[in-house]
Amino acid sequence: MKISKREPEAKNSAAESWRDFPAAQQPDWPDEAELRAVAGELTTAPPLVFSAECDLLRRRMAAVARGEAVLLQGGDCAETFARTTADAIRGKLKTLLQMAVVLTHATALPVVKVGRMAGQYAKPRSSPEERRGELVLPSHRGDAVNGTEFTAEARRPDPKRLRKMYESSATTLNLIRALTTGGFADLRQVHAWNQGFVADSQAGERYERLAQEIDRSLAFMHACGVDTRELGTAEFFVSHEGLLLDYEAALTRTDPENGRSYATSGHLLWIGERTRDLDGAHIEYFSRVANPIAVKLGPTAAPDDVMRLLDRLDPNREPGRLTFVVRAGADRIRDLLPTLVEKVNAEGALVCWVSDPMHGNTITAASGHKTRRFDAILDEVRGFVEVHQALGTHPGGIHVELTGDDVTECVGGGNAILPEDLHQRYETACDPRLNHTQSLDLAFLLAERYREHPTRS
Ligand SMILES: O=C[C@H](O)[C@H](O)COP(=O)(O)O
Ligand SMILES: C=C(OP(=O)(O)O)C(=O)O
Ligand SMILES: [Mn+2]
Repeated sequence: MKISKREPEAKNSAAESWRDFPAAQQPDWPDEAELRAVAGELTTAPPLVFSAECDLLRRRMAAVARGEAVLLQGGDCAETFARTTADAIRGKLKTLLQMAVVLTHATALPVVKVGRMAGQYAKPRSSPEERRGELVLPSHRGDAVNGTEFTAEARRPDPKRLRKMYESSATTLNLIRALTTGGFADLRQVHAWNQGFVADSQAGERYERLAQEIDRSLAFMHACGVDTRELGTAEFFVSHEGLLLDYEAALTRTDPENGRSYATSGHLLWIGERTRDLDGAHIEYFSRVANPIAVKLGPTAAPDDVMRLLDRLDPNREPGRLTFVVRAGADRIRDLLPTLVEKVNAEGALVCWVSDPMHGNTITAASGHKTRRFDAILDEVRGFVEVHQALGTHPGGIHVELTGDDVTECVGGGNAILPEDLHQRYETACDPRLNHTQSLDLAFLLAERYREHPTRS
């Protein structure tokens, strides 16, 4: 994208029009002038992603909508500045690449790989405040806004953090681009992605067997004269919740070729369950940018509201533009999803349907830790696939919170983590994530579901 000298944005532009609408879940920035100054700096910063990459992802998502590809989207609930390290980034990437191999092998469909990475620094919260004893302070809203430490100083929203969010996103994206194009993501490295992870995990062993099978297939193709060097790079996109509209607006750019506005902070942005109000600022902003976008749908999403979201966000009915990420909870998904899918189908719209099996299944353990049961996560995914199978529609993929680290945040899985283990490595800055083994377990179990009910004949 060519960047020309910026004129002040018009009132009715994508970068400005949302200001006339109520914006939910925005920090109470104590110093408006400081916010304006940082946002001003960001309006002249280079874009993190390019419009052509966003268009490419929109085409990939169109394949998901048509049932010709599967989406794998995952990463931390909340990225942190402290964990913007090579190890942490590589660990998440390796985990996603491994999961993608498992899913590709099972479905024989391309897997569109999208990290919750390089921008996932802001969090909506159930409560604006947190109380500890007598002391009440603003809730932690992600590293983009304030610190986790429970002091008035740390919890004060600081606009300089938006600048740091941009820099950490750029650092992360730089490493992702290097790793995915520089040989690390080469399919001929399929064994290497398992290294550094828990050696004795059943999922790891199962993965190793699959990797051997892939090796043999590659050797066979090579022997037949196929140039397997083509498999040397992986296509990988980044995504985050488009929550902080001052930040997103500051990074909005117009493509001089096609005249459309793009959020250039990430390829795909989603609108959260708490900010999808039809009359709110988030829907206004996202209706005006051309990126592929997603909307979370929780158990209270009314079918009529979903249809209105479709009209606002995808008025041209462009496959790949809109993804509905359903996070109803394991006990609700089978009841709620059919009506939503049927209504959208009756409208003749082609959207991507994706399951987020995490956010409807959060519980508090006796120890006080926020956690999720692996079985509930799996059950929601199963319900999601069953509903689509019954309706003859495509279960487009999954959106999960995970890390490559060996954390103990969700209970269950192959190497069963017990509620009493949670304290051992509970490191999330917000919601509990699947660890590496649990992530692979989920990929294998989802692969089985897809194999039982192939989408394409
Ligand atoms: O990630 C999602 C939300 O930000 C998170 O679930 C909110 O958590 P809270 O209920 O602790 O505020
Ligand atoms: C905030 C999140 O989810 P939801 O909006 O679905 O609650 C999230 O994905 O971290
Ligand atoms: Mn979360």
